[in-house]
Amino acid sequence: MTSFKDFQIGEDIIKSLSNMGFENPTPIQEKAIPVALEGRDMIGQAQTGTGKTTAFGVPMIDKITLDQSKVQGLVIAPTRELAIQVGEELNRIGQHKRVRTVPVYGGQDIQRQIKALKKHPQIVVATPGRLLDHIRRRTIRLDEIQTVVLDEADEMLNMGFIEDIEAILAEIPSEYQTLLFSATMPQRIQRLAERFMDQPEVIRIKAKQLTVENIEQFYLEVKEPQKFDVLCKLLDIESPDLAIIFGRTKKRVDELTEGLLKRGYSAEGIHGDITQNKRERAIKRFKNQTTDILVATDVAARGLDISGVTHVYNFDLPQDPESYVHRIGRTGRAGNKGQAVTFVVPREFEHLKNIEELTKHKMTRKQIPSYDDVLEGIQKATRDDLLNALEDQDFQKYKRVAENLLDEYHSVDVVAAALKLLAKEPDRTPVKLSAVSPLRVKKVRQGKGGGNRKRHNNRRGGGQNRNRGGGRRRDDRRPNNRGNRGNRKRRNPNQ
Ligand SMILES: Nc1ncnc2c1ncn2[C@@H]1O[C@H](COP(=O)(O)OP(=O)(O)OP(=O)(O)O)[C@@H](O)[C@H]1O
Ligand SMILES: [Mg+2]
Repeated sequence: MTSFKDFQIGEDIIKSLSNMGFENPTPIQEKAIPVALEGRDMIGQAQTGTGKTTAFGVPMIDKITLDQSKVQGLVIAPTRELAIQVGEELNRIGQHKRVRTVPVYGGQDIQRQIKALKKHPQIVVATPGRLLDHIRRRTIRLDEIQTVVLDEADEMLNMGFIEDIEAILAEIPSEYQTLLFSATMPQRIQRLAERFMDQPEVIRIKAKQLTVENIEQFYLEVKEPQKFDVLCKLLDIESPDLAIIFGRTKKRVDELTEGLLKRGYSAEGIHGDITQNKRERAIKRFKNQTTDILVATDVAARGLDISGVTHVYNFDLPQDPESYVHRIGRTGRAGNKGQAVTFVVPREFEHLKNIEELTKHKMTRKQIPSYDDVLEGIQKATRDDLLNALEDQDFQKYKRVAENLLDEYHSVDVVAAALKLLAKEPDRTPVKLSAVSPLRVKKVRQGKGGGNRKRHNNRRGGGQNRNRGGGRRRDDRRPNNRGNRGNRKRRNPNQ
């Protein structure tokens, strides 16, 4: 097995990796790092949760020269939370070399970012809109950039960020290396990406299926009005450590979160209309397990690495099959096990088929649980809680009462009564969500170019089409000096 020591990289980076608990490179790291170290442009594709961040982080940080006061590495990511997370990981990898990374993203006080940028970080991780904002304000200079990484490249290009990306790349005068990473890379997007790369090496970690093997994948046929009750039953049966529930729209996420809270679950929602402070707080609470359930639009589908996520529920099917891969990839990361359950209403089966074709994996059908199944699940969870308490041995002061009880009552009765008290019986508070119509199949999907291809006259992106707009932006408000053409294919304006 290869070790990080086998790469031609600085000792200080190896030391940081070892501090992070990374002893051996993952397959994508093993293949991508040497190619990236050669300075070549590269497209890297590997399953979710297999360490792509470090695969681009290591070569990028290795290249940094510390006596330079300008930004040398730039990572562009589609969402704010991802920018924050990648920034944190790069700071960890760069810790011993003393390479500093600063995240800049929409929704955060720009003055604070300007201050941070003035302190000369060597790497910036940004969402496209906010980065353009800094470029226009001249609060960031890109003239010494050596490496550009597009994390979740297909998403950004697919979402219509292509022109933003081009405009950004057009600001870089120097020769630089471009690295693209994602777990999915549809052909048409790859062709689009190659236009602004220089004969990229494509590194793909081959696997039988696109999704990670250690995620158990189920689907459940359910009528729209039943969805919420079925979800609660599943949650009661499984009692997930941490679960992410994906809804199709912002309104849906709000209603779902409210419904779950009404029934006593610990849930929080995130989507594009929630203030950035709240978004960050919600993620933090979910990460430290204060909240058990994160309800989200696809804003949380890509790249987020939260350990302990055991379950992903697709309450609504995602619009694109690729999105399914990323959503369920929030569990089963770094070799851990996970479970994904996808709800499908009868008219959506074609979508399910499309997903299975893309992932090359058949989901297992799950039946709607009965009330008895729920009771059994709850009893099992209660028993597990009790066993944990037994193992903890932290009940000495109850022993005398227990002995007294056992003098008077039958032991089985005492334990059964205690279990009943401990059990979280299903909450039946009525919850009604607004109905959502079934997902319709998009006829144009596989069409040539998919309807959102743009012309690129220049390998590095000429940025000719600067006056644009009209599309949804996931991370930032669109600067208002742009036109509103509004004809770009966008995934879901309600996200
Ligand atoms: N060499 C390694 N050894 C052990 N753990 C690792 C290694 N590299 C990365 N990890 C861990 O694996 C997890 C997933 O990494 P990362 O977020 O980079 O995955 P990814 O491939 O970018 O996934 P996604 O496609 O969802 O963005 C992280 O928690 C990271 O700390
Ligand atoms: Mg990633």
